[in-house]
Amino acid sequence: MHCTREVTKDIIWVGGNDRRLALFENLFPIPDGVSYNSYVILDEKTAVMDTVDASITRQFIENVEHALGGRKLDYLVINHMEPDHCATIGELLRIHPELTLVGNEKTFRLISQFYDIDMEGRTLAVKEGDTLCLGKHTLHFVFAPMVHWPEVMMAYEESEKILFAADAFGSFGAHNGALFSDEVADAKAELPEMRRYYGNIVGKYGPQVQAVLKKAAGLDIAVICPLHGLIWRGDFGWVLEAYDKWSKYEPEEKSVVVFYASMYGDTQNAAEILAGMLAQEGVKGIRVYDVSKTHVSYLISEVFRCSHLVMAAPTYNNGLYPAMENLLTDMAALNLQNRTVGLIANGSWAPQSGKIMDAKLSAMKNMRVLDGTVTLRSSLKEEQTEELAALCRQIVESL
Ligand SMILES: Cc1cc2nc3c(=O)[nH]c(=O)nc-3n(C[C@H](O)[C@H](O)[C@H](O)COP(=O)(O)O)c2cc1C
Repeated sequence: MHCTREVTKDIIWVGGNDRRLALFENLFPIPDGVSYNSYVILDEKTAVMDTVDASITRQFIENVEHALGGRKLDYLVINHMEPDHCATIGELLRIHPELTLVGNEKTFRLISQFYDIDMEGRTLAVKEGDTLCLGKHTLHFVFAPMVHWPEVMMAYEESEKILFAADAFGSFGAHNGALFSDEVADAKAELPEMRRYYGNIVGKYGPQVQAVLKKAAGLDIAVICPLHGLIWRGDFGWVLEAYDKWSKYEPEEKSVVVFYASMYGDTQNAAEILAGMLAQEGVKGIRVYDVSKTHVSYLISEVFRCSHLVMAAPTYNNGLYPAMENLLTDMAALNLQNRTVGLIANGSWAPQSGKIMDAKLSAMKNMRVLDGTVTLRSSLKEEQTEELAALCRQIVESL
């Protein structure tokens, strides 16, 4: 049975949800599942805007066929060639051999790399600024290279002011009945999962996101249709503002996130005491994480949120405790920058973790490591609490 929704009278959502998948990209936990959005445009010509992941092929095909109501399919517009959005191209072509694939040069190269599809005479290559007229609806192609793949483009439909935004403005999480941002009780409750999606998947490409935001600023957008998550309708200015901040690597909040690694609890103890001191000084929004326990994708999201970080870790085999090393490696890979960091190190015979964390952070752009790393020799002693208090003061003064 089909499960579709009208975005407008002529534009039908034909996507679906997957709540069984544990790890998105076999990497990121998705406790609330994930949605794959796809859209049919009905006009003198018909078009499907991207397809979906293989896991929901059956639902997708039923949805598309219902939306088309027996009409032939003229175009499949491929804004993004990642397999979670293009796995069903072959299936659509088998059912609608007459359809034309709309993409750019890079799109078609990727199709032939992933699949054995005979594209001879079945493609329409578009360039930046090209249009495709479907009747009353006209698609304007806006290229978004490396947001977050090289072939990515967006399509702006001028008559209904709809931006088909590829992976931009998307989120983890399956739909809970509500498809539109104005159908949920509090759309801003989506922010943490949007940030985790952005930070981990698109976060490395801040300058490219800035470039596309500048192009989008010139468009009159009433609705944003991303490939994952809610369709943005009504008051979504805050989504654009969040994207603007994240892509400039500006923190969302003047606040502190405390990351600690600990085997026997002593590094944790110092981190908890510092977090308490910060709260006592009036710092709001503090969150404390055990980096061994919380998946790194959530930690990355918190780095995007906070202006200040505390990183506390023991020395391990003359190196840095692996879970903290993993977080720092991910931060560097995602191009994270512009944060202020306080450090707590630990070691029972030759503490190295402070030096290593400092070096890794200093290799990133505009990371200010505060003086006065607190170095424990196994556990925090009464006489060292003043060092922690001094680190707390430095953090508060620089907030
Ligand atoms: C496998 C292993 C390797 C370690 N390597 C070092 C080391 O190279 N240098 C050092 O000073 N301490 C080393 N330590 C000791 C811990 O860093 C130290 O006991 C620390 O206080 C543990 O902090 P925690 O209580 O937060 O777990 C090592 C501990 C383990 C289990």
